Parts: sequence; structure tokens; C-alpha cells
Amino acid sequence: MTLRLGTRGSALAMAQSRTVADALTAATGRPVELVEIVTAGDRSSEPIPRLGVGVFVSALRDALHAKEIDFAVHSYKDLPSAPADGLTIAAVPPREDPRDALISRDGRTLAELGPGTRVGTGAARRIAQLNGLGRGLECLPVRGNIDTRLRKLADGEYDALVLATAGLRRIGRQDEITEVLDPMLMLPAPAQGALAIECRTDAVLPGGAPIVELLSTLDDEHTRAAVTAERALLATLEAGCSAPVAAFAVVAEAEDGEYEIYLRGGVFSQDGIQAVRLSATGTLTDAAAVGRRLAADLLAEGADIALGVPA
Ligand SMILES: NCc1[nH]cc(CCC(=O)O)c1CC(=O)O
Repeated sequence: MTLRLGTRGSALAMAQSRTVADALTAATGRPVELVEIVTAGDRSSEPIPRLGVGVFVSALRDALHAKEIDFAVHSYKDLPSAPADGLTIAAVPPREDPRDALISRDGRTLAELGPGTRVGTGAARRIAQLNGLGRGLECLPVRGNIDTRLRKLADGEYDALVLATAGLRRIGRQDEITEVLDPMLMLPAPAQGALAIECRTDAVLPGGAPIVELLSTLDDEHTRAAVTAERALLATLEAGCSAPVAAFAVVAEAEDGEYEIYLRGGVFSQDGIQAVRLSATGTLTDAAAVGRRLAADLLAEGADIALGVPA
């Protein structure tokens, strides 16, 4: 049976879906066909915050429930933090570069950008951290696919852009990156650079083998643990408010030979003037708890002030 992989039609979505399709065929021998799904986010040019975080995702999930497709590949950072009924993240493949990148028209690095430089980014997390540098950068909203944004930069609408390195690499435009930003300066979005492979929890192949199991051959344990910690932090902080949250975890071998998670989280006021950043560590099996604990620590350190949550 040919598996049907639902994908958005953007260059990024097609590129990452093809990569996953090829990896799955290589690992299991199963043919995979791509089925293009148009989402509300692709049809609209409204700013993303107004459309809501799930806008690129719900049409794919509807197609899963309707059994029009067998599985979907999402940019993990675009998934709402609440789990979806009847669906499972069957695999989280090895992560691409999780860092943000600066693309500037004249090749100047972030440290070289002066007051009034027009930086195209609509993401509150990026705006807050750029404002927090205190260098008078002028953040302007920008919408559209990555290639659209790069064209607007080339046309002179902006002097620079901040985009995810992963997206640029996946569509083969990494050569346009001026500077990959150090996560100490620009903490990435939770799950940035990671993919989520999602299917119906109860879906089976004609012979009765669970599709979750077939897809799980693509799972990378360390990526999953890192993303689980970052997303648990996001889910805990998000409860009841929408505020810029950044999180980045790495998995590294500790002295005793065991692998550990190192998670860093940040919460920012819109103007970037207030920022709370903290770190936590824990074992891989404890990934979600590490994220929740760090969220609690951030709140205790005043993240709720930045978030604007009433006391
Ligand atoms: N919100 C849009 C989005 N969703 C996923 C990526 C690509 C990087 C990734 O997979 O995390 C991007 C573009 C960007 O943020 O520059």
C-alpha cells in the first residue's frame, strides 16, 4: 500500500515532506505519495498572531481525521501546544539547525546594524529580543513564505530579515545567511528546526500493522527529548496568555556517560526591556518535567510580569 503524506504546498513544506517520504521509503521499503492540502494560513495574508497558531495545521489534521491522508509532516514549532484528539506524534526526526539567522542586504552582522535599521520580522519572540539589544532597530511585520520574504528584502522593503536557519537550509537558500545567531543573543522558538510526523493513533496498514510503529522508525530520541522539554515549558507558560516564549534544549553526555538535557528558557515583555532567562537540566526520561519545572522557575522569577498575567 502506498502511504499518503499530506503536505502544504509551500517550498518549505514540500521540501521537508519529500525528505521524510524518502527517509521512510528507504527505512521501510514503502512507497509514499505526497497529497497537497491548502490551509487557511496559505490562503490569507493576515498577520500570523491574528490568525492563530494552529492555522497551518488544522487543515492537515482534518485530512487525517477524514482519512484522506495517512500521515502529515509539520514544522513542530507551528503545532499548538495542546495535543490533538485521536492523533499521535509518531516520530520526531533528527533536528535541523535550531538557531535563527540574520540575512542583511549589505552583509552587515547583527552587531553592525545601526539605529533605524529596518528588520523584517513579525514574531513577538524575535521582536522582543531585537528590541532588548537596545540598538534602536526598527522591526517591521513581514508575511509570506520564505522566498517571498527574501524577495521583499532584495526589493529594499527591509534592510535585514531574521528567519529560522532550518527553513533556509531546507529550501536550499542557506547561502544567503549573513550570520547564524548565537542562541545566547537570540533564543530560538520552542521546537524550532524540528519536524513532527503525525498520524491517527489507531491507523493500521492493510495487514493490521500500526502506522504509528512504521513511522516511529524515523524517530530520533535526543531530538524528541529536547523538543519535549521545550514544548512542556511553552505549554506551562502559555496557559492563559500569549507572550513571547523562547526555549532551546541540547542533549549531551554527562560525566557518568548518561545523556542529559540542558534546557534554557526565556520570557520577554513585548518591548524587550524586561526579560527573564533561566536554565535547567535533567534526564531524558524526565524531559517534560524539566520543561515544567523551568516554567515554574521562570514564573517565580517574574515571568508573569513580562507575560502581563494579573497577580
Ligand atoms: N513560523 C513559520 C515557520 N515555521 C517553520 C519555519 C522553518 C523553521 C523550522 O522548521 O523551525 C518557519 C519559518 C521561520 O520561522 O523562519
